[in-house]
Amino acid sequence: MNQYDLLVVGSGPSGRRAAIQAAKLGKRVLVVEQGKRVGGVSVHTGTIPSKTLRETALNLTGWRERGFYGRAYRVKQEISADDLRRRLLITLDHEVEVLEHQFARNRVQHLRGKASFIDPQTLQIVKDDGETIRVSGTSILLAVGTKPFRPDYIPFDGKTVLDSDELLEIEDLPRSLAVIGAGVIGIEYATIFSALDTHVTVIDPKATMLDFIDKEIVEDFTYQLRDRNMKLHLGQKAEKVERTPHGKCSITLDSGRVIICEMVLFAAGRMGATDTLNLSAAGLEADSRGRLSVNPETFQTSVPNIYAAGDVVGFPSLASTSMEQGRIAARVAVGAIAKEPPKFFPYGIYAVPEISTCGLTEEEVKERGIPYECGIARFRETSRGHIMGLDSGLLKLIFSLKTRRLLGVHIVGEGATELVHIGQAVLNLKGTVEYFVENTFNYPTLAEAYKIAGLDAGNRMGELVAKG
Ligand SMILES: Cc1cc2nc3c(=O)[nH]c(=O)nc-3n(C[C@H](O)[C@H](O)[C@H](O)COP(=O)(O)OP(=O)(O)OC[C@H]3O[C@@H](n4cnc5c(N)ncnc54)[C@H](O)[C@@H]3O)c2cc1C
Ligand SMILES: NC(=O)c1ccc[n+]([C@@H]2O[C@H](COP(=O)([O-])OP(=O)(O)OC[C@H]3O[C@@H](n4cnc5c(N)ncnc54)[C@H](O)[C@@H]3O)[C@@H](O)[C@H]2O)c1
Repeated sequence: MNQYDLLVVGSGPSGRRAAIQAAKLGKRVLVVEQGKRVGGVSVHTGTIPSKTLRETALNLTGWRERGFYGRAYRVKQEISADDLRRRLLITLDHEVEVLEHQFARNRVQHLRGKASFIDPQTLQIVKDDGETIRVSGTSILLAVGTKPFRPDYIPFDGKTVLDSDELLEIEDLPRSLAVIGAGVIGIEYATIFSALDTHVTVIDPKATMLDFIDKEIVEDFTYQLRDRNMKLHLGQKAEKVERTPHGKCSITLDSGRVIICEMVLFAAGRMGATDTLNLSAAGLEADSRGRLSVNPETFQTSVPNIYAAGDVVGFPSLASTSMEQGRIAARVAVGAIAKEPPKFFPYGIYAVPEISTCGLTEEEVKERGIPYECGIARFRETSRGHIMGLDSGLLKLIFSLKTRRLLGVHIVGEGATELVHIGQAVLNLKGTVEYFVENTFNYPTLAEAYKIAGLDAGNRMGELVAKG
């Protein structure tokens, strides 16, 4: 019987969450995945590989200990691409195993093959051996994600000029790397390779980077990158990328400058993976970047029984938000109640150092004309920071002067992506500066920075109220 309640195309974060949610509600679910193993971009080429690579690089270089033992300190003197890959393969195997077990115990069926539309309720699936089958679904969820943007003028060769998928397969670590695109992917990999002592140059046509992050945090971050000799060519376009006769790469910028390096990573955005779905047979159309538009509350496309979730619907394109979108889409699709997610979600950039943020930036607060006060804590002011040998790290809290409520939390430094959740909870529970001033925090912890920042803002807010 090839009839299902829900057909899910793609087994990344949104597809897997949707499938399990529908199965928990007693529905018959089939996940179609074209990749060799389930897990999607998140498990095989995106989130998990890049974060595992980061962790391995930080461990093998002894990065976290350098505050004590100096910049030359290394746990392993010669680090190879194989050293980095070994841990990656173990982590990926584990992720896939957990996911396959989740599917099995929830009776979610999965099939390997490439799906495309025959009509709004029917998919054709082409298996690896060429066999074609047809399946029908009362509802269909497109959770197909994205693939790297690969323009024709970049001479990709999979060895010296690469996209972010290919970077995971390199045989040798480059001594010099140029990263084209200072988005999240470009910056994460640029800083990971810089931690491995690769000489890194970042190029982006925009004069600023990570514009959705609070400016003060980006300034602190940029200072740290320049301090360790990373070259940032912002506001400059890479016009030509060529391989030199000596096995290197040459990048000509529109300013006339030429950069010579061993390897180029092109990371200038991603395209929705919708080109082979035969969308027109379902009455759907993607935009110029291959993305689908949906109702942001239900994740329904313009065709009522077809849903889309995850990166294929665009911003914020995170594994974390994709999971939630998938879950909501599945609930709506099978007629269950689906509550809107809380307003504030965190954004974590796993660069070296980490950045994490939740709520409004200072720039957004100003734009909205909200009277505000900021509290700042530096990790080097905390006892935990002393113990860990941290000489950098910054936590910034923004409060409304009128309501005293927390409006935003912005962190750069060790543990930022974990620490941010304290701020997220206070934000979504509508907490005020008093939460930080009156509560006791474990000591010594980096979380104590919340207390310090809360007191910092609270002192000035107290004075302002007294004057008023
Ligand atoms: C380098 C990198 C680092 C990242 N780091 C983070 C991070 O630290 N934190 C974070 O939250 N997010 C991160 N992301 C983003 C995160 O990976 C994505 O938001 C997430 O994977 C999107 O999930 P998705 O459900 O849209 O599906 P995806 O994970 O994109 O998977 C889609 C799946 O659909 C399959 N598919 C596509 N078309 C078809 C078809 N026609 N038939 C069958 N199967 C098909 C694909 O093979 C793929 O397996 C990162 C992304 C990249 C590239
Ligand atoms: N930690 C995380 O949560 C995480 C990590 C990695 C990726 N992601 C997600 O993956 C998505 C894709 O990331 P991304 O970094 O590829 O894309 P992006 O859109 O965030 O950044 C692309 C960058 O490339 C630049 N650019 C655009 N065209 C260019 C060109 N022709 N030449 C040179 N530079 C150009 C842009 O100015 C921009 O700075 C993001 O939306 C992000 O949310 C998330």
